[in-house]
Amino acid sequence: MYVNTKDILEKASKEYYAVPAFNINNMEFFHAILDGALEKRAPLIIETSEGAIKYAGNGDIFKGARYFVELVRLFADSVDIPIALHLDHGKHFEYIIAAIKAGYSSVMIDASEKPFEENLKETKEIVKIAHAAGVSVEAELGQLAGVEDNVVAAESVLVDPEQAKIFVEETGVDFLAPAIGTSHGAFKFKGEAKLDFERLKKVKELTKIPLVLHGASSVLPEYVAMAEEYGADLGGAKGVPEDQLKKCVELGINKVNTDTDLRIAFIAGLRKFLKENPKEFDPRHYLGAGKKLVKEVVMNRLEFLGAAGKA
Ligand SMILES: O=C(COP(=O)(O)O)N(O)CCCCOP(=O)(O)O
Ligand SMILES: [Ca+2]
Ligand code: NA
Ligand SMILES: [Zn+2]
Repeated sequence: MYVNTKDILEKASKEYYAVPAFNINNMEFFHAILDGALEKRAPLIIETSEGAIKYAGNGDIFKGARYFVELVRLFADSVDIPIALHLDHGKHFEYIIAAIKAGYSSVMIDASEKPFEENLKETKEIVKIAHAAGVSVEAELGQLAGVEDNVVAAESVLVDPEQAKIFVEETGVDFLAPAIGTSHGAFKFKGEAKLDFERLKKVKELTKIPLVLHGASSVLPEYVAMAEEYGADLGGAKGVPEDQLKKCVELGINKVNTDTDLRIAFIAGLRKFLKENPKEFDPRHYLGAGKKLVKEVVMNRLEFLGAAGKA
């Protein structure tokens, strides 16, 4: 059934497990993720970036938002696991409104690159609009290093737990993404992964709401190796080790944004298939090879984050 993201996350927050939020840009990734969640009897959060909406709508953001709502609801309304659709990294008002208008379960207003007062003001405005439409809201405090919306932040700016308390009280936001040292993409750390667990613990104690970890892909070595064996160049790729993710869940993370791990699994399966099947040109077969590995990664992540069996 199609649900509000807040319902999935409040249950996870109470019971201290996490639900991965999987990004999609097309139908194939959605099918692979859905199959994995059904097999694991897990709640499912599907999320799309602004870029995904533009891509699916072939340039028209209202069509793109509607495409994803129709695609997800078509299946969500006929299965017995809870499924929510979330706008990831909403930075532009028109995308946030398009998502609310189309029927998304929740939206992220990401004004975390702006000064605190501005982030607070913008988030408050979106919470007012979204709540009036029965849509829940995610916001972010602090900055992830690396490229985000082509803002290359050299260093992460970590969340200030005292600010987080004020922010949540003043905005009424439903779930919060505190920056604790992760970054998007496949090249997260130069040396060892370093997350600020102390900071995370304080944010949970002070805000007591569901928390979101961005940049949470683990960049699984076996899939990186397979992709490279068949011609990919992913040298230096490094993600968040799964034991550190588990620690984040113990400290109160309830939504774990996962995009890169699915992209790497898909390209590994696709490259292998193309190399081994030079005569094949049916898209259902070669895209199907990518889908198969995406489903594997989805099932593994649902299992170790504790979402399996929680539907
Ligand atoms: O936090 C995450 C996932 O981080 P990950 O890279 O560790 O999977 N996300 O929020 C996913 C970011 C998706 C970016 O989409 P575009 O390329 O369309 O802008
Ligand atoms: Ca941000
Ligand atoms: Na998000
Ligand atoms: Zn993110």
